[in-house]
Amino acid sequence: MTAQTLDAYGSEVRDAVARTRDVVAALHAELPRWGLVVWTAGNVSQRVVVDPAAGPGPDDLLVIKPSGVTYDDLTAAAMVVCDLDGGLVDGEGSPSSDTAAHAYVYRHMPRVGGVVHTHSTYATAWAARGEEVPCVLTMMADEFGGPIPVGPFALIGDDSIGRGIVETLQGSRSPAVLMRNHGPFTIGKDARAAVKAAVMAEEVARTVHVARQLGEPLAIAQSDVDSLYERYQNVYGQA
Ligand SMILES: O=C(CO)[C@@H](O)[C@@H](O)COP(=O)(O)O
Repeated sequence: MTAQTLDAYGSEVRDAVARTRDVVAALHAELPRWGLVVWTAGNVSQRVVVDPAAGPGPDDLLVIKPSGVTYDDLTAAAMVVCDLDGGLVDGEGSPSSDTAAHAYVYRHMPRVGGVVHTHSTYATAWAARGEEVPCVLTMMADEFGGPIPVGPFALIGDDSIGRGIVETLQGSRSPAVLMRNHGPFTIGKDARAAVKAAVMAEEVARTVHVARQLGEPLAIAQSDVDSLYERYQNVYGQA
């Protein structure tokens, strides 16, 4: 499909794109703030639903950072807009080198509104070993509903990474996947939820690593994991 330009869309979509550029630019600043990336590594995207009445679909757009641009320069105006085939719709510069992976997730997981990729140290160390982070903390039960799974090794440049993310997360409650030898990708209802999942994935990867240095961490009974997950996902937070 040949990518349209933003001129092909109505004012409501163009306004939604402008708002999403502001959101995605601000959330990129959270990655270095939480120590999840160095230099230009990592990326954040958010879906733009072009027909809210119909809901999320294959004709949606995504907003993501331009490739290789340092975080200090990631302004709202610098964000690029792509269709879900990865075609550039609006913006200067080349879209993130992970755009194909983000786009694949949006095409195959309509409930996903945000995708994040980092190379955060502890989560990436677990990815280097191809080992899932076991669910031995109540914080893991809360946020991930179980272990953080490992996805397959996949080269960048086509749908391989995106396919590995989807195949791994379709059957999991986890919003995070450790792509083997690469690093974490996270999903959420929006980009902010995906950034939170990236922050929490790094936190629990670090804690479980430290626990492992002291001995074998103790598993949590599945019934307790389920109970904790249901509470946190449906009750926790401001009333
Ligand atoms: O991990 C990869 C590619 O998969 C890095 O290059 C990525 O973190 C940053 O690339 P971009 O600057 O988004 O193109």
